[in-house]
Amino acid sequence: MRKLLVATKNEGKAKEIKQLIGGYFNDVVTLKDFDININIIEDGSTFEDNALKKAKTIYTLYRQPTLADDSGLEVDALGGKPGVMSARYAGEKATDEDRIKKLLDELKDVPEDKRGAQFICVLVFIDQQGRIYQTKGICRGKIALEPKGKNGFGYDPIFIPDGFDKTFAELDSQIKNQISHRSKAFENLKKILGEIYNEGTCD
Ligand SMILES: O=P(O)(O)OP(=O)(O)OP(=O)(O)OC[C@H]1O[C@@H](n2cnc3c(O)ncnc32)[C@H](O)[C@@H]1O
Ligand SMILES: [Mg+2]
Repeated sequence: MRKLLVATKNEGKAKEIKQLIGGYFNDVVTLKDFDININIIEDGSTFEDNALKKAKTIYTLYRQPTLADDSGLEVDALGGKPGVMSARYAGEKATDEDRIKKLLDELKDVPEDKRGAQFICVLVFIDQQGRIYQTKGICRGKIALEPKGKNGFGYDPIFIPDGFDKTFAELDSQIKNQISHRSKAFENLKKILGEIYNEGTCD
């Protein structure tokens, strides 16, 4: 029995993590699943700092293998904003819709060819012994003129990945999972897990 604690409260993210992690763990539980009410303040200046803080906080409490994901959207025309502030971009209580609206408002005068952006995902994994591993994935694309689609979560309705003419929210989740920032970070993490667990999966 190998269990992984995932230090996230974001259900959309948790669903993708469960799809992407592969067979290394036979029990993958998130903060929502085991209903712990902990508020980790993400006050780091980088995705790496925040992912490390989330993973360390949960590992310190439970001493079990723990994974954290800190991610966000960097928009070229906004000098990389919202970046590490992606979750709090429109205030603490804002919804995904509020954040999307704010971003589209800020980009209203920016033409299509200047709407380049990238999603970033940093994963921090802490193994049973407390060793820390970190991987990163980037997905380039552009910000749509208006929200489209119902799949995914967060900023997906306004992000068109390079090579496609649909938003992540219009594309099938299987396609997002092949090309996303998160899937790239997981490709590297799975190489590390393969070494730690000697290629042994729990399937
Ligand atoms: O910290 P946890 O509890 O994991 O959940 P969170 O929603 O606060 O997540 P982050 O701190 O990593 O903030 C990331 C923000 O970027 C958004 N985001 C991250 N990955 C995304 C993706 O694949 N598609 C769309 N939006 C994404 C997400 O909805 C948040 O608003
Ligand atoms: Mg967060």
